Amino acid sequence: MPKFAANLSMLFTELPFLDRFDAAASAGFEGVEFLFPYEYETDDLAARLKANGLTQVLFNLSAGNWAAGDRGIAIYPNLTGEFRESVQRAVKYAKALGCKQLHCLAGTAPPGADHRQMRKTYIENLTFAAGALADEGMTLLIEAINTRDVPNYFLDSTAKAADVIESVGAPNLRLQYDVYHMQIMEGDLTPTIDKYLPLIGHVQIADTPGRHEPGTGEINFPFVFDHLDRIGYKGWIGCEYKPRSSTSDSLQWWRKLKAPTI
Ligand SMILES: O=C(O)C(=O)[C@H](O)CO
Ligand SMILES: [Mg+2]
Repeated sequence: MPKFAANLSMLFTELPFLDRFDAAASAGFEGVEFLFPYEYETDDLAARLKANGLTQVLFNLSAGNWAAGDRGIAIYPNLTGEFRESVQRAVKYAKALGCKQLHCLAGTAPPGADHRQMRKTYIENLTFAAGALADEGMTLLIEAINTRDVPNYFLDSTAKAADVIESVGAPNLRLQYDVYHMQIMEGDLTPTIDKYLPLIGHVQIADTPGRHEPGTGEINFPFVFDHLDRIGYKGWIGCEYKPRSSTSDSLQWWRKLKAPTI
């Protein structure tokens, strides 16, 4: 069975953020991920991880003004200084939390934007970030995101992500393959995973339509999970979905997977 991490930005939102660590551990998770740690003290986060024996699997570099709709700053030529600062801050948090993977969001490119210039900036920023993370034994991840939920997101296909990874050429830059986003944009999930397996550092899941738990939509998750085992995927799977009702109800698929007789 693959290793599953609870995404604390989406699961257990019935509770204050710091209490979600305890809830994830009580539900049987051994790893957690979330969007951003920056409004919390590293000591408070580290204490929750330690008290619950949890691994911090992943979080994101700052991505601009999230509430205002920003989804990354890595492609903007006028924000390279801010980008570099965000890398230093993320590495500081990751070291304190023992976190080995950081996701870098790209940003959105409105119609008429200079895509060529943005790609150049993106490559330069990723090269800088991958270098800074390599010094700490950490991996940088990039994720293709569906443009229905995030219109104009710069990185919107697995092939484009693979091309960017090749252009940067850093061994610690890898792909975050989000099954939800890629079912919307591409389908053909397991052959795509097979093709890009050597690049995949992290997987995330949600069903579609709705971005709810496995079993609520069109994706055959038992098949996908078995497939990941069969082909020897050793990374984590982040449960990045919005529970259709309560988090506890939404975890029925997970209880079944752990104890198939339930
Ligand atoms: O939205 C997602 O799928 C993510 O994984 C990011 O953390 C936020 O873009
Ligand atoms: Mg994702």
